[in-house]
Amino acid sequence: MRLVVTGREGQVVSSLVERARTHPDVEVVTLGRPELDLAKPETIERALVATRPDLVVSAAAYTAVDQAEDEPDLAFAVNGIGAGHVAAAAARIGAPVIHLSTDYVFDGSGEGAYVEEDEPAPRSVYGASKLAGEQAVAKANPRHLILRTAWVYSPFGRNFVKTMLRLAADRDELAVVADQWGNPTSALDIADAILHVAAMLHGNKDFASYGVYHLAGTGETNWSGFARHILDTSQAFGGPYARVRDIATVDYPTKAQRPANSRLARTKFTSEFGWTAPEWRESTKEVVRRLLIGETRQTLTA
Ligand SMILES: NC(=O)C1=CN([C@@H]2O[C@H](COP(=O)(O)OP(=O)(O)OC[C@H]3O[C@@H](n4cnc5c(N)ncnc54)[C@H](OP(=O)(O)O)[C@@H]3O)[C@@H](O)[C@H]2O)C=CC1
Ligand SMILES: Cc1cn([C@H]2C[C@H](O)[C@@H](COP(=O)(O)OP(=O)(O)O[C@H]3O[C@@H](C)C(=O)[C@@H](O)[C@H]3O)O2)c(=O)[nH]c1=O
Ligand SMILES: [Mg+2]
Repeated sequence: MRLVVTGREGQVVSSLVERARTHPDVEVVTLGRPELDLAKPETIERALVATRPDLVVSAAAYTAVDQAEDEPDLAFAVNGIGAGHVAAAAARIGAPVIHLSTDYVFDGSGEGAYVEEDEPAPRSVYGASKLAGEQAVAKANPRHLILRTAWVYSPFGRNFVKTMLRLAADRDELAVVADQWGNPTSALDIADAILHVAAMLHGNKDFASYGVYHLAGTGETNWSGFARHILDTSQAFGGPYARVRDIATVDYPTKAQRPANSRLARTKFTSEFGWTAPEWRESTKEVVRRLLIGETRQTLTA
């Protein structure tokens, strides 16, 4: 099966490339700029057709949450219109699309974990542009799986785990918000989940489980709890350490508003596909370990 993934160096695309190495029947082709530029609709169909995918994974996105507040047109072009063109091209090729979306489509005012049927109401440009993408994908290709995930980290790209390790190298104490709750999710686990679902989808004309799913790490925490676990783990491995001080969102002003509670209920994905992500602490430990060993150490300072 040939899986074509949008993006080149992103966390999910890099994780898929790595994880597919243990699946001899799966070939992962990465497709990004300049051949496929989500901000340039005219590049999308041509680039995708040329790679002859059995399945398209739409993992590329404009992910700079604060910067998006200043560049709404670009964020919507990439995450909304661009994502729609990817799904439309897949439909014309006859391929299903697995599209990634975000917990930031919710406003965070809810009490428990969000289920797929809950009404999205994004508070940020990034969240609104990703919601526009969900709608465009669903309209363009009936054979879609929209996987909303959250708080993604990995040995690759930019993420909160790397930020905490980098800051801890220079400081004794980090102030981190303790009133935003969610589910840290390893991109390596997302890759495993995608490969699991891809195997169920491939060549299965009767596949009837298209739609929206929440896919995130098991368990929940706030950013401060996440930071504390990252730094305790780092200390145990002999890496950088800093104390973590709980602060409130009002004490850490950012351009974009983030949801206070964006916990995702993962039961639909588990019951439909028989796959559950590992506990977030376990997956975080593995990524911290990898970041601290030689192979990727230099990326902490990049
Ligand atoms: N990061 C997170 O915390 C979360 C992410 N998500 C969603 O999951 C998906 C994957 O995220 P993640 O892997 O973290 O993303 P990254 O920020 O790590 O990577 C973004 C990817 O998008 C590519 N890209 C950006 N702009 C364009 C463009 N105009 N044309 C083509 N490619 C482009 C980048 O290309 P290049 O490789 O060339 O730089 C990169 O490969 C996204 O849809 C994101 O919205 C959902 C929830 C949380
Ligand atoms: C670096 C830092 C951040 N924070 C806060 C700011 C923010 O509320 C929270 C997380 O900060 P970040 O900017 O790293 O995370 P953010 O960019 O908001 O992460 C989001 O990215 C997009 C792409 C998604 O889809 C979301 O699921 C989510 O992962 O932590 C602190 O309190 N102290 C700090 O030192
Ligand atoms: Mg950020």
